[in-house]
Amino acid sequence: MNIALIGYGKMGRIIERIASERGHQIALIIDENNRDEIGVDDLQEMDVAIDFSTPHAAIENIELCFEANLPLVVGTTGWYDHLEEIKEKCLQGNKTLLYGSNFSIGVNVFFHINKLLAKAMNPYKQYDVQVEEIHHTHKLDAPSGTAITIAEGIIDHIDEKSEWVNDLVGEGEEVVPKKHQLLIESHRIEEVPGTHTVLYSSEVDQIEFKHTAHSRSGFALGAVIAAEWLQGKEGFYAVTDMFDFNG
Ligand SMILES: NC(=O)C1=CN([C@@H]2O[C@H](COP(=O)(O)OP(=O)(O)OC[C@H]3O[C@@H](n4cnc5c(N)ncnc54)[C@H](O)[C@@H]3O)[C@@H](O)[C@H]2O)C=CC1
Ligand SMILES: O=C(O)C1=N[C@H](C(=O)O)C[C@H](O)C1
Repeated sequence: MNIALIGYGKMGRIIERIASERGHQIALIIDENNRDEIGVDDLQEMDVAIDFSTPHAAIENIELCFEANLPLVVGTTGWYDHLEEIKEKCLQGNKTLLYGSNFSIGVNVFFHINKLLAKAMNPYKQYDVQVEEIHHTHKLDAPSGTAITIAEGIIDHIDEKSEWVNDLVGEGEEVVPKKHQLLIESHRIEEVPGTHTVLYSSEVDQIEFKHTAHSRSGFALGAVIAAEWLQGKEGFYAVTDMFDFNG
């Protein structure tokens, strides 16, 4: 595939390596230094775009790819307030987009088990649930996109929780959640690639369900596999559509 890489930072550089190892060409690199010079014509020879840029830049990048009729994989997080509007544009215009808060296989298994665990815990009201995420200090968004996906999986199955609330520890006043609110506690520590934990706590015990990324390679490999999976497809997809854990 001819890949247009949008965002050439920590993730973009690893995706470049893994895509080349899998026999693809990085035919165009777009980042903040040349973004203003890139137009629809520059994307004509591409098979797919992969966007790992910034929460602020993602929407304009998606719209550029839609205009160029170029399928794209969006790994960037922090833009999900616009998800419904982008989904509608994608479907109405017969465009192709796959997005995901986390492309690693381990986290996608985690998303699946998280829902099963929430279903199992729902009758046991003596347990309160919270989500914790730890990331590097360069991260622009909080909570992480992965933590939001985890929280949504819990809210769908735990009757007592109807919305999530974020506490970025060390920033502003401590957030004390109301009973119907699911707390997502965010920590920013040096170079941590991404750690997510779900905790169910009662007076007598605690269940901890945790995923620790050792590096960014799992995210990058998943994004390249997603771009391969998207070839020949049309429509709006989530990364979870690539997995069948019931088969
Ligand atoms: N879905 C997943 O599996 C993962 C998602 N991410 C997300 O990916 C995004 C990028 O992460 P990193 O690579 O760590 O960030 P980074 O800060 O290292 O790189 C961001 C890149 O975006 C570029 N950029 C800035 N404005 C741009 C614009 N208007 N158009 C194109 N490029 C632009 C910058 O030049 C830079 O190269 C973040 O939102 C992060 O949360 C990160 C890891 C895994
Ligand atoms: O910014 C990061 O680094 C990561 N972002 C994604 C997120 O917001 O969930 C995925 C991963 O945890 C790393």
